[in-house]
Amino acid sequence: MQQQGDVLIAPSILSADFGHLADEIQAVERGGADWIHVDVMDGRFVPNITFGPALVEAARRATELPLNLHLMIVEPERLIDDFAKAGADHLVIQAEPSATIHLHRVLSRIRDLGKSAGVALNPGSSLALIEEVLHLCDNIIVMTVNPGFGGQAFLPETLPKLSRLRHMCRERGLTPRITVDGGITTKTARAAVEAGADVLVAGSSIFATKDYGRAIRDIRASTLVSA
Ligand SMILES: O=C(CO)[C@@H](O)[C@H](O)COP(=O)(O)O
Repeated sequence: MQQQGDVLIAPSILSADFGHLADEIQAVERGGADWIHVDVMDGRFVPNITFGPALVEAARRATELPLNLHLMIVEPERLIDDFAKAGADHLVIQAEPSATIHLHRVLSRIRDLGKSAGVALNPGSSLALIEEVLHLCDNIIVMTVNPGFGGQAFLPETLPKLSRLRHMCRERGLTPRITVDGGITTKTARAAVEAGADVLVAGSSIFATKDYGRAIRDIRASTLVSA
């Protein structure tokens, strides 16, 4: 059972107004965000193209909150040093071999850079992909939509994988953050937390509202079990 404050909320700036990015980041920070989630897309691993290191540098100047970078890119090894230098705190790479052949090496490199290392799993990807690198992960993102776009519907079939991941970590005495990403709203957050998530990435359910602080509070409150 979650207590108030246990769950971290990471607004995804993919749904922010790019014309006023610094203001948007500062508004969610004032609203109680714990991390800022930055979706890096290269038009290859996913169909969409978003942010590069220059934008991460700008985000870094706007906030002191941890920047959680989700690299939905092919060959992240080419860019992790640049993103680390730009001010990322967490670097999360995709676990699928179509992203990198060298999962173990890249995660180790991220830790050598002094950053928090993580992997993300697409809805169609098995936990088997990360079994051998679990000990190198500070953060694991279980994608609850297919990556590439904000505003998609939560896929409930991802919940059993989330529970199995939580169980696998517990069995091995590992305590990475377990993040869910995609379709998180006041209606879906609780099921994700009950299945084992402790970080909730939310884009449209925060940035499409007028009061970001209220949206963040409502999502957090929706995860609590009422007496
Ligand atoms: O990585 C992604 C999409 O690929 C997410 O981080 C989205 O940005 C989440 O947006 P919502 O589903 O919450 O609108």
